[in-house]
Amino acid sequence: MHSLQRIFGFGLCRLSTTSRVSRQICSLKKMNPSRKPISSSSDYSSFTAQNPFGNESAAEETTQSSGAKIMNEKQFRCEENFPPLSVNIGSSSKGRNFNKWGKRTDSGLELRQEAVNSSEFEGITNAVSLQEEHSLLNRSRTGINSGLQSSHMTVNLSEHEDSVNVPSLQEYEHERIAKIARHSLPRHFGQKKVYPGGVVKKSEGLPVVERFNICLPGFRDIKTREVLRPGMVLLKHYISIREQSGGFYRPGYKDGAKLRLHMMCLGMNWDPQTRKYNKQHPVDNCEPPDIPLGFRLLVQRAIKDAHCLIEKESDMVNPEDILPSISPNICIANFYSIHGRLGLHQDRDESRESLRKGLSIGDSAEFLYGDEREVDQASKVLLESGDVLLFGGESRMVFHGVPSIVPFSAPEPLKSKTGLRHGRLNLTFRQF
Ligand SMILES: O=C(O)CCC(=O)C(=O)O
Ligand SMILES: [Fe+2]
Repeated sequence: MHSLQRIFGFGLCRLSTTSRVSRQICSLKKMNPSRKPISSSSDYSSFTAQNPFGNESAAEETTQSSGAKIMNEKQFRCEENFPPLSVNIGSSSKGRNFNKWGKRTDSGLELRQEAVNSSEFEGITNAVSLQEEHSLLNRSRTGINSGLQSSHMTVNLSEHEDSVNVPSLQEYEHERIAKIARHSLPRHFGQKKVYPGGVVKKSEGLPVVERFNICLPGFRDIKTREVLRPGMVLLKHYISIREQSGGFYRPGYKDGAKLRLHMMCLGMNWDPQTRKYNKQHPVDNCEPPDIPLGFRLLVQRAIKDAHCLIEKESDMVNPEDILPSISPNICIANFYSIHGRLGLHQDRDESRESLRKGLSIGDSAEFLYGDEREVDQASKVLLESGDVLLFGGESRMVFHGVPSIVPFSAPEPLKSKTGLRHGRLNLTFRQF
C-alpha cells in the first residue's frame, strides 16, 4: 500500500510502484475479453454529437474483425503472467482423495471439487455463449438456487452441469448423504469429529445438535472452505459474481463506430454509448468491481501534493477553490494500443464539481488540451509512465484528448514485471 501511494508523485514515482498498479489492474481483468482487434489505423477521426471522442467507422471495425490484424488472446492477456487464482472449469478434479492430513482415503467416494473459472464470466471471452452467461447471471442475481447466505452474487456449480460434466445435483446430494452416513459409523464414537454442517460432536453421551439450514443443501453450505491435503486449500465460491464480472471491452456507439481503446470501469460503469453512468457492465450486466483502496489513497495523495504546489505558486489561501478535492467513485481504465487514441472531448457526464485525475502507465502519450475542440489550437504535453494529470476548477471543462501513443516507450522493467502489452494504460478517476 505504501509503495502504491508513491505512484502519484508528479512523475517521481519509482518503476516498481507503477508495476504494482498495472499488475493490480491487470490481475483484476483481462486486457481484452471481447477478443476484438485493436485498431491499427492512425487517421485522426471525425467528431459528431454521437461520437464526441472521434472514432473509427463501423466498416473499418468489420474489416478488421475478419482481417489478419486480430491479436490472439494470449497477446491480449496480461494476467497470464500473474494469475490471480488458480481456477478450474470444464473438468472435474478426479483422482485420489486425501484427508486433510495427507492420508489417502479409501472410501472410494469421489467428491468432485470445482472452482469456477472467473474468465467464464468476463464478457464474451469464452466458449460459453453470452446468452448462457446472461441466464446464469440472472438466475444468480434473482437469488434462484443461490441460497440466502450472502448479499453478493454467487456462482452455482449446478448451473454449469451441462457444460462441465459434473454430477447432477441429485447425484451430488446422494453422494454427500452417503458419505455422511459412512462417517457416522460407531467407530468414531468418543472422537472429536467435524461434520459437513460444521457441527462438532465431542463424545458419546452428549446431545447431538445438527445444524439446520433453511436453504437446500448442495449449494453454499457444503464444505465451502476445505483443507484438501497439507498445503492445499480450496475456497469454494470465494469470488463473487460481482468480482468476476466486467473486464476490458471496446466501447462503441449506436451507429456501430468504436472508440480506439479498450475500457473497463471500477466503482460504477460509464457507457460512452449512452453517456450515462450506471451500475452494470454492458457486456455481462454485472456490477463493476470496487475501486481498490490503494487507488483511492493514491488519488488523495495526488490532490494533497497538487494543493501544496498551488499554495506555493500562488497567493491563493485556499487551493480547494482552484482545484477542488474529490472522493472518486468511478475509475475508468483505458487501454490504448500503440495505435490507440482519443479525440478531443470534454468530460461532461459527471457533476460540475467533479475533478478529473488521470494516471498514465506504460507507453507515453501525447496529450492535447485547450479551450476549443480544435487540434491546431490545443496545447500539448507528453504524459509518461507514472505521470499524474489533474484538472478541475477553471479547467474542469477543458477539451482534452490523446492524439497518439509513443510506441515502445514504456520502461522496460515495467513490461517485464507486469507483462503489460505494448500500449498505454490510463486510469481516470472521477466523482459522479
Ligand atoms: O487517456 C487519457 O489520458 C485521457 C482519458 C480521458 O480523457 C477520459 O477517459 O475521459
Ligand atoms: Fe476525458
